[in-house]
Amino acid sequence: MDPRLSHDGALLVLNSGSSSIKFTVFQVADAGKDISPLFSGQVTGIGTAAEFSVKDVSGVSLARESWAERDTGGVAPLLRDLIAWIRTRLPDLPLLAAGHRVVHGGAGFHHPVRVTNRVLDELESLIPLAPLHQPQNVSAIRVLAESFDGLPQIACFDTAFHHSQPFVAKTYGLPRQLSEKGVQRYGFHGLSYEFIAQRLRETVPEVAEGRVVVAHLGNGSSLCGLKDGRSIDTTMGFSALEGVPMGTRSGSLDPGILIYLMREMGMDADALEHLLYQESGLLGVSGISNDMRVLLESDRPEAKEAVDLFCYHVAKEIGGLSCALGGLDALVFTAGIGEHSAPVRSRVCSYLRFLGITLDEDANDRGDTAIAADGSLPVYIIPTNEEFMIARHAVDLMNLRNAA
Ligand SMILES: Nc1ncnc2c1ncn2[C@@H]1O[C@H](COP(=O)(O)OP(=O)(O)O)[C@@H](O)[C@H]1O
Ligand SMILES: CC(=O)OP(=O)(O)O
Ligand SMILES: [Mg+2]
Repeated sequence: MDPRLSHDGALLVLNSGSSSIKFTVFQVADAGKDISPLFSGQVTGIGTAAEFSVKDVSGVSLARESWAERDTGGVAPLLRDLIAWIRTRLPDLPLLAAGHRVVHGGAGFHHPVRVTNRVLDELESLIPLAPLHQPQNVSAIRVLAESFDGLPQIACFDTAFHHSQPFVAKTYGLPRQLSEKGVQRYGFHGLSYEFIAQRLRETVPEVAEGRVVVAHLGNGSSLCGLKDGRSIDTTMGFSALEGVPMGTRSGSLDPGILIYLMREMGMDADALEHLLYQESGLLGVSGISNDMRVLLESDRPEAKEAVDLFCYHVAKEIGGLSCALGGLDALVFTAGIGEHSAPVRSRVCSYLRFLGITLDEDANDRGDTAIAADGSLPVYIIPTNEEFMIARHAVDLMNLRNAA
């Protein structure tokens, strides 16, 4: 075993998405039992006008710069600059490992895995299944390997948490040969759901054992039905397109639309991919923005229609997942929109009275942790922390916890 594993050290976690790279540097102490964040940051707006910012644990800004001028050639040069910056700020501790969020683990990866050349090739082969995310995830691993020769890197998968789902949740109504070749529902945002399930277990164990729907509403949005902390069903499927309409992604469609667009409008696979991943969802319906904040502030009817469409579909999925769970004991909102948008939570919950949900609108406006009215099923706002979950997995995999 690597002799450094029994020592305190630093751990770098990278969460590279379609238009952002989030990162946290953790200090790992007490042979891995103690994982505490030192500083976190992000490069946002990649592809339009990248901006770099970092804060320490108490929220004090360590850096805030426009990286728009560097944002010319994809994510790899930005990753190099980011890693160079992090290198200068690493604490006086050995860098033990890096953990990555990798969006698609395909049919093969159900657990975090240490990255080898063979693993990297397999992750690359999954790019067609997650074209908005997987190239960035692979790029992050490659760039880090260039900068820190021999550094252990651990890939943690968004799909892995959903592996326990039953056949009926995982399977499309397609010929069996296709399912057997991997055309099945995988689900995403698994690291986020796993974090929420753990947080519920720590804070409200009696709820955590029950039937809970978690609404992870961000730029990418999905919902998950948890029973006793395990994923029973989720709204994203084979790719991160299925389910509710998102910032720029369509959500579920009648597949007949794709045949129509190909035959009658001459669209090929690349054109369809661009339409469904980049030009649809809140942006496509509103014609204004993919950002929920902008839409909520706009007084244009198209903005209101886009927000209404989003809330309607989120509520409908909560109904569907409650059916999959055989009832509902609690609802959780998380991620950018779920954590920060009181109007969206309020609109979604206005559809859910039949399930026994009524919000305390003052608590909702304040963004309290518990926002249900008296007599309602519990409704919580729980900030997600995919980076912490990745750190936990990376440390567990490196066997740091037991190395004492
Ligand atoms: N105060 C807010 N009100 C409404 N929406 C917000 C607010 N803050 C953030 N958001 C939304 O959250 C989104 C980002 O969520 P996040 O979970 O960070 O997304 P992702 O990880 O998918 O990039 C933004 O695009 C924005 O629409
Ligand atoms: C899978 C997915 O949609 O991820 P994100 O929310 O980071 O876009
Ligand atoms: Mg996200």
